[in-house]
Amino acid sequence: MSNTMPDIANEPHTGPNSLLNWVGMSEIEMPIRILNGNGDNMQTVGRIQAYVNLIDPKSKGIHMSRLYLAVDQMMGNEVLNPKLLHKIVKQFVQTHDGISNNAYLECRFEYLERRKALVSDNTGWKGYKVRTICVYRDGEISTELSVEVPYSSTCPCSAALARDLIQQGFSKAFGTEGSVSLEDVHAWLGTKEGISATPHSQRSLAQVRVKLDESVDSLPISALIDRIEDALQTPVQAAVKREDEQEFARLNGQNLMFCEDAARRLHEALDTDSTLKDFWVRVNHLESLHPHDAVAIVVKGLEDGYRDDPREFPH
Ligand SMILES: Nc1nc2c(ncn2[C@@H]2O[C@H](COP(=O)(O)OP(=O)(O)OP(=O)(O)O)[C@@H](O)[C@H]2O)c(=O)[nH]1
Repeated sequence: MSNTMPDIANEPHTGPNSLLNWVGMSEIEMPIRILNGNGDNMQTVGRIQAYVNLIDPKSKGIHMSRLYLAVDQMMGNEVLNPKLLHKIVKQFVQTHDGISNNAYLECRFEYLERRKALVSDNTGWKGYKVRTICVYRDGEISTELSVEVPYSSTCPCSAALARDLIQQGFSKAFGTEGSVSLEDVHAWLGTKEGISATPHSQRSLAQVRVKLDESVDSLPISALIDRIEDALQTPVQAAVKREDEQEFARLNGQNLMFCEDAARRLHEALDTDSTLKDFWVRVNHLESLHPHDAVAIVVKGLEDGYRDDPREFPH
Protein backbone atom coordinates (compact mmCIF):
# COMPACT_ATOMS: atom_id res chain seq x y z
CA MET A 1 0.00 0.00 0.00
CA SER A 2 2.61 2.53 1.10
CA ASN A 3 4.73 1.76 -2.03
CA THR A 4 2.01 3.30 -4.19
CA MET A 5 1.87 6.47 -2.13
CA PRO A 6 3.86 9.52 -3.15
CA ASP A 7 7.00 10.05 -1.04
CA ILE A 8 8.31 13.54 -1.64
CA ALA A 9 11.18 12.88 0.79
CA ASN A 10 12.73 10.73 -1.95
CA GLU A 11 12.30 13.31 -4.73
CA PRO A 12 15.39 15.33 -5.72
CA HIS A 13 15.60 18.54 -3.77
CA THR A 14 15.72 21.90 -5.52
CA GLY A 15 15.94 25.37 -3.98
CA PRO A 16 18.06 26.56 -1.08
CA ASN A 17 20.11 23.59 0.02
CA SER A 18 22.18 24.46 3.04
CA LEU A 19 23.12 21.72 5.46
CA LEU A 20 21.15 21.78 8.70
CA ASN A 21 22.43 21.43 12.25
CA TRP A 22 19.34 19.71 13.68
CA VAL A 23 16.05 18.57 12.23
CA GLY A 24 13.46 16.54 14.05
CA MET A 25 10.65 16.86 16.59
CA SER A 26 10.08 18.49 19.94
CA GLU A 27 7.40 17.98 22.59
CA ILE A 28 6.93 14.32 21.70
CA GLU A 29 4.72 12.84 24.42
CA MET A 30 5.98 9.51 25.64
CA PRO A 31 5.70 7.35 28.77
CA ILE A 32 9.10 6.89 30.37
CA ARG A 33 10.06 3.99 32.62
CA ILE A 34 12.47 4.96 35.32
CA LEU A 35 13.94 3.35 38.44
CA ASN A 36 13.54 5.38 41.62
CA GLY A 37 16.09 5.51 44.45
CA ASN A 38 14.73 2.24 45.92
CA GLY A 39 15.05 0.44 42.59
CA ASP A 40 11.27 0.48 42.00
CA ASN A 41 10.14 0.66 38.39
CA MET A 42 8.02 3.79 37.85
CA GLN A 43 6.34 5.33 34.85
CA THR A 44 6.23 9.05 34.20
CA VAL A 45 5.19 11.30 31.33
CA GLY A 46 8.11 12.42 29.21
CA ARG A 47 8.53 15.24 26.72
CA ILE A 48 11.08 14.33 24.10
CA GLN A 49 13.15 16.20 21.55
CA ALA A 50 14.66 14.02 18.82
CA TYR A 51 16.95 15.38 16.12
CA VAL A 52 19.50 14.43 13.49
CA ASN A 53 21.55 16.76 11.34
CA LEU A 54 21.06 17.01 7.58
CA ILE A 55 24.32 16.73 5.68
CA ASP A 56 23.05 15.89 2.20
CA PRO A 57 22.24 19.07 0.25
CA LYS A 58 20.26 17.01 -2.29
CA SER A 59 18.00 15.41 0.29
CA LYS A 60 14.54 16.91 0.71
CA GLY A 61 14.46 16.13 4.40
CA ILE A 62 14.92 13.64 7.17
CA HIS A 63 12.54 10.80 8.08
CA MET A 64 10.65 12.00 11.11
CA SER A 65 8.79 8.73 11.55
CA ARG A 66 12.03 6.78 11.95
CA LEU A 67 13.05 8.96 14.89
CA TYR A 68 9.61 8.70 16.46
CA LEU A 69 9.39 4.93 16.09
CA ALA A 70 12.91 4.39 17.47
CA VAL A 71 12.02 6.38 20.59
CA ASP A 72 8.66 4.67 21.01
CA GLN A 73 9.93 1.12 20.50
CA MET A 74 13.00 1.41 22.69
CA MET A 75 11.65 3.57 25.48
CA GLY A 76 8.46 1.56 25.56
CA ASN A 77 10.37 -1.60 26.45
CA GLU A 78 13.28 -0.53 28.61
CA VAL A 79 14.08 1.51 31.68
CA LEU A 80 15.64 4.86 30.85
CA ASN A 81 19.39 4.62 31.39
CA PRO A 82 22.53 5.86 29.61
CA LYS A 83 22.92 2.65 27.55
CA LEU A 84 19.35 2.99 26.23
CA LEU A 85 19.93 6.64 25.31
CA HIS A 86 23.13 5.64 23.48
CA LYS A 87 21.28 2.91 21.59
CA ILE A 88 18.56 5.31 20.48
CA VAL A 89 20.87 8.07 19.19
CA LYS A 90 22.92 5.47 17.32
CA GLN A 91 19.74 4.16 15.72
CA PHE A 92 18.77 7.71 14.71
CA VAL A 93 21.98 7.92 12.69
CA GLN A 94 21.82 4.35 11.35
CA THR A 95 18.31 4.94 9.98
CA HIS A 96 19.51 8.12 8.23
CA ASP A 97 22.51 6.60 6.51
CA GLY A 98 24.05 9.07 4.06
CA ILE A 99 22.00 12.08 5.13
CA SER A 100 22.84 12.44 8.85
CA ASN A 101 25.82 11.66 11.05
CA ASN A 102 24.92 13.41 14.31
CA ALA A 103 21.96 12.85 16.64
CA TYR A 104 20.37 14.50 19.67
CA LEU A 105 17.87 13.09 22.16
CA GLU A 106 16.43 15.09 25.04
CA CYS A 107 13.96 13.76 27.61
CA ARG A 108 12.23 15.94 30.19
CA PHE A 109 10.12 14.44 32.92
CA GLU A 110 9.00 14.71 36.50
CA TYR A 111 10.82 12.36 38.88
CA LEU A 112 8.59 11.54 41.83
CA GLU A 113 10.24 10.29 44.93
CA ARG A 114 9.20 9.57 48.50
CA ARG A 115 11.31 11.55 50.93
CA LYS A 116 11.46 11.08 54.69
CA ALA A 117 10.22 13.83 56.98
CA LEU A 118 12.93 15.55 59.03
CA VAL A 119 11.95 14.13 62.42
CA SER A 120 8.56 12.37 62.38
CA ASP A 121 8.14 8.91 60.88
CA ASN A 122 6.22 10.26 57.91
CA THR A 123 7.23 10.32 54.28
CA GLY A 124 5.93 12.51 51.46
CA TRP A 125 6.16 12.76 47.68
CA LYS A 126 8.40 15.25 45.99
CA GLY A 127 8.51 15.80 42.24
CA TYR A 128 11.83 16.90 40.76
CA LYS A 129 12.16 18.23 37.25
CA VAL A 130 14.72 16.12 35.41
CA ARG A 131 16.22 16.33 31.93
CA THR A 132 18.57 14.01 30.07
CA ILE A 133 20.41 15.00 26.91
CA CYS A 134 22.31 12.45 24.86
CA VAL A 135 24.31 13.69 21.88
CA TYR A 136 26.02 11.56 19.24
CA ARG A 137 28.50 13.79 17.45
CA ASP A 138 31.42 12.80 15.21
CA GLY A 139 31.11 9.21 16.46
CA GLU A 140 31.34 10.23 20.15
CA ILE A 141 28.51 10.08 22.68
CA SER A 142 28.01 12.45 25.60
CA THR A 143 25.27 12.17 28.21
CA GLU A 144 24.05 14.97 30.43
CA LEU A 145 21.69 14.73 33.39
CA SER A 146 20.00 17.84 34.82
CA VAL A 147 17.87 18.25 37.89
CA GLU A 148 16.10 21.09 39.68
CA VAL A 149 16.09 20.96 43.47
CA PRO A 150 13.98 23.43 45.49
CA TYR A 151 15.26 24.50 48.90
CA SER A 152 14.96 27.27 51.44
CA SER A 153 17.59 29.95 52.04
CA THR A 154 17.67 32.36 54.95
CA CYS A 155 19.55 35.62 54.43
CA PRO A 156 22.65 35.87 56.69
CA CYS A 157 22.54 39.69 56.53
CA SER A 158 18.91 39.77 57.58
CA ALA A 159 19.69 37.30 60.40
CA ALA A 160 22.44 39.60 61.75
CA LEU A 161 20.11 42.61 61.55
CA ALA A 162 17.36 40.68 63.35
CA ARG A 163 19.81 39.66 66.09
CA ASP A 164 20.77 43.32 66.48
CA LEU A 165 17.12 44.30 67.00
CA ILE A 166 16.67 41.46 69.50
CA GLN A 167 19.69 42.74 71.45
CA GLN A 168 18.24 46.25 71.42
CA GLY A 169 14.93 44.85 72.70
CA PHE A 170 16.78 43.01 75.45
CA SER A 171 18.49 46.23 76.60
CA LYS A 172 15.16 48.00 76.59
CA ALA A 173 13.49 45.26 78.61
CA PHE A 174 16.28 44.56 81.11
CA GLY A 175 18.55 47.62 80.98
CA THR A 176 22.28 47.54 80.31
CA GLU A 177 23.63 47.20 83.84
CA GLY A 178 23.17 45.01 86.86
CA SER A 179 21.93 41.43 87.00
CA VAL A 180 18.81 39.84 85.58
CA SER A 181 16.79 36.84 86.61
CA LEU A 182 17.41 33.73 84.49
CA GLU A 183 13.73 32.89 84.77
CA ASP A 184 12.69 36.36 83.52
CA VAL A 185 15.03 36.19 80.53
CA HIS A 186 13.86 32.68 79.67
CA ALA A 187 10.22 33.83 79.79
CA TRP A 188 10.97 37.02 77.78
CA LEU A 189 12.70 34.98 75.04
CA GLY A 190 9.48 33.05 74.62
CA THR A 191 7.41 36.17 73.88
CA LYS A 192 6.82 38.00 70.60
CA GLU A 193 8.66 40.98 72.10
CA GLY A 194 11.68 38.75 72.77
CA ILE A 195 12.08 37.61 69.16
CA SER A 196 11.03 40.98 67.77
CA ALA A 197 12.51 40.49 64.28
CA THR A 198 12.91 37.48 62.01
CA PRO A 199 15.29 37.15 59.08
CA HIS A 200 13.68 36.67 55.69
CA SER A 201 13.86 33.30 53.93
CA GLN A 202 13.05 32.44 50.37
CA ARG A 203 12.08 29.50 48.20
CA SER A 204 15.22 28.80 46.23
CA LEU A 205 16.03 26.61 43.27
CA ALA A 206 19.26 24.82 42.45
CA GLN A 207 19.55 23.94 38.76
CA VAL A 208 22.31 21.43 38.20
CA ARG A 209 23.63 19.91 34.97
CA VAL A 210 26.18 17.11 35.11
CA LYS A 211 28.10 15.23 32.39
CA LEU A 212 28.08 11.54 33.17
CA ASP A 213 31.15 9.39 32.83
CA GLU A 214 30.83 6.73 30.08
CA SER A 215 31.15 3.98 32.71
CA VAL A 216 27.90 5.05 34.46
CA ASP A 217 25.21 2.53 33.51
CA SER A 218 22.20 3.87 35.41
CA LEU A 219 20.98 7.43 35.75
CA PRO A 220 22.12 8.62 39.21
CA ILE A 221 19.06 10.84 39.73
CA SER A 222 18.41 10.07 43.39
CA ALA A 223 22.12 10.12 44.22
CA LEU A 224 22.49 13.54 42.60
CA ILE A 225 19.43 14.93 44.41
CA ASP A 226 20.79 13.54 47.72
CA ARG A 227 24.17 15.12 47.12
CA ILE A 228 22.59 18.50 46.38
CA GLU A 229 20.18 18.37 49.33
CA ASP A 230 22.91 17.18 51.73
CA ALA A 231 25.11 20.08 50.67
CA LEU A 232 22.37 22.68 51.10
CA GLN A 233 20.74 21.13 54.19
CA THR A 234 17.42 22.95 53.73
CA PRO A 235 15.44 21.13 51.00
CA VAL A 236 11.70 21.88 50.94
CA GLN A 237 9.60 19.34 52.84
CA ALA A 238 6.43 17.48 51.84
CA ALA A 239 5.07 15.80 55.00
CA VAL A 240 5.45 18.20 57.93
CA LYS A 241 4.33 17.82 61.56
CA ARG A 242 5.30 20.42 64.16
CA GLU A 243 8.49 18.56 65.13
CA ASP A 244 9.51 18.57 61.45
CA GLU A 245 8.77 22.27 61.14
CA GLN A 246 10.86 23.04 64.22
CA GLU A 247 13.77 21.03 62.79
CA PHE A 248 13.38 22.92 59.51
CA ALA A 249 13.59 26.21 61.46
CA ARG A 250 16.75 24.95 63.19
CA LEU A 251 18.32 23.86 59.89
CA ASN A 252 17.54 27.23 58.33
CA GLY A 253 19.10 29.02 61.30
CA GLN A 254 22.21 26.82 61.12
CA ASN A 255 22.56 27.18 57.35
CA LEU A 256 22.19 30.88 56.61
CA MET A 257 22.94 31.29 52.92
CA PHE A 258 23.53 33.96 50.36
CA CYS A 259 23.28 32.60 46.83
CA GLU A 260 27.10 32.69 46.77
CA ASP A 261 27.22 30.32 49.76
CA ALA A 262 24.78 27.91 48.13
CA ALA A 263 26.76 27.85 44.85
CA ARG A 264 30.03 27.28 46.71
CA ARG A 265 28.54 24.44 48.74
CA LEU A 266 27.33 22.76 45.56
CA HIS A 267 30.65 23.24 43.80
CA GLU A 268 32.43 21.51 46.66
CA ALA A 269 29.89 18.67 46.86
CA LEU A 270 29.90 17.94 43.10
CA ASP A 271 33.63 18.33 42.64
CA THR A 272 34.30 15.31 44.85
CA ASP A 273 32.10 12.93 42.79
CA SER A 274 34.32 11.06 40.33
CA THR A 275 31.36 9.77 38.28
CA LEU A 276 30.63 13.36 37.21
CA LYS A 277 32.95 14.43 34.42
CA ASP A 278 31.76 18.02 34.57
CA PHE A 279 29.02 20.16 36.08
CA TRP A 280 27.22 23.48 35.77
CA VAL A 281 25.25 24.98 38.64
CA ARG A 282 22.83 27.88 38.78
CA VAL A 283 21.22 28.75 42.12
CA ASN A 284 18.25 31.08 42.17
CA HIS A 285 17.11 32.69 45.42
CA LEU A 286 13.59 33.93 44.74
CA GLU A 287 13.98 36.81 47.14
CA SER A 288 11.26 37.74 49.58
CA LEU A 289 13.01 41.07 50.27
CA HIS A 290 13.31 42.05 46.60
CA PRO A 291 11.04 41.71 43.59
CA HIS A 292 14.04 40.19 41.75
CA ASP A 293 16.07 37.02 42.32
CA ALA A 294 19.62 36.59 43.63
CA VAL A 295 21.52 34.23 41.33
CA ALA A 296 24.94 32.57 41.29
CA ILE A 297 26.46 30.36 38.59
CA VAL A 298 29.44 28.09 38.92
CA VAL A 299 31.03 25.41 36.72
CA LYS A 300 33.56 22.73 37.56
CA GLY A 301 36.14 24.73 35.69
CA LEU A 302 37.54 22.36 33.05
CA GLU A 303 39.33 24.00 30.15
CA ASP A 304 37.09 22.34 27.53
CA GLY A 305 34.12 21.83 29.84
CA TYR A 306 30.92 23.72 30.62
CA ARG A 307 31.18 27.42 30.02
CA ASP A 308 29.86 29.96 32.50
CA ASP A 309 26.64 30.41 30.54
CA PRO A 310 24.13 32.00 32.95
CA ARG A 311 21.03 30.92 31.02
CA GLU A 312 18.58 28.77 32.96
CA PHE A 313 17.89 25.45 31.38
CA PRO A 314 14.40 25.38 29.90
CA HIS A 315 11.52 23.49 31.47
N1 LIG B 1 10.99 15.77 6.90
C1 LIG B 1 9.86 16.35 7.36
N2 LIG B 1 8.73 15.57 7.50
C2 LIG B 1 7.62 16.18 7.98
C3 LIG B 1 7.61 17.55 8.35
N3 LIG B 1 6.38 17.85 8.83
C4 LIG B 1 5.64 16.72 8.75
N4 LIG B 1 6.38 15.69 8.24
C5 LIG B 1 5.85 14.36 7.96
O1 LIG B 1 6.45 13.27 8.56
C6 LIG B 1 5.90 12.13 7.90
C7 LIG B 1 6.83 10.98 8.00
O2 LIG B 1 7.91 11.10 7.13
P1 LIG B 1 8.85 9.84 6.86
O3 LIG B 1 9.53 9.44 8.09
O4 LIG B 1 9.73 10.14 5.68
O5 LIG B 1 7.72 8.75 6.51
P2 LIG B 1 7.72 7.53 5.51
O6 LIG B 1 8.23 7.98 4.16
O7 LIG B 1 6.37 6.92 5.55
O8 LIG B 1 8.74 6.58 6.21
P3 LIG B 1 10.05 5.89 5.56
O9 LIG B 1 9.54 4.95 4.53
O10 LIG B 1 10.72 5.24 6.74
O11 LIG B 1 10.86 7.00 5.00
C8 LIG B 1 5.62 12.54 6.49
O12 LIG B 1 4.26 12.35 6.26
C9 LIG B 1 5.95 14.02 6.48
O13 LIG B 1 5.04 14.79 5.76
C10 LIG B 1 8.78 18.32 8.16
O14 LIG B 1 8.83 19.53 8.45
N5 LIG B 1 9.87 17.68 7.67
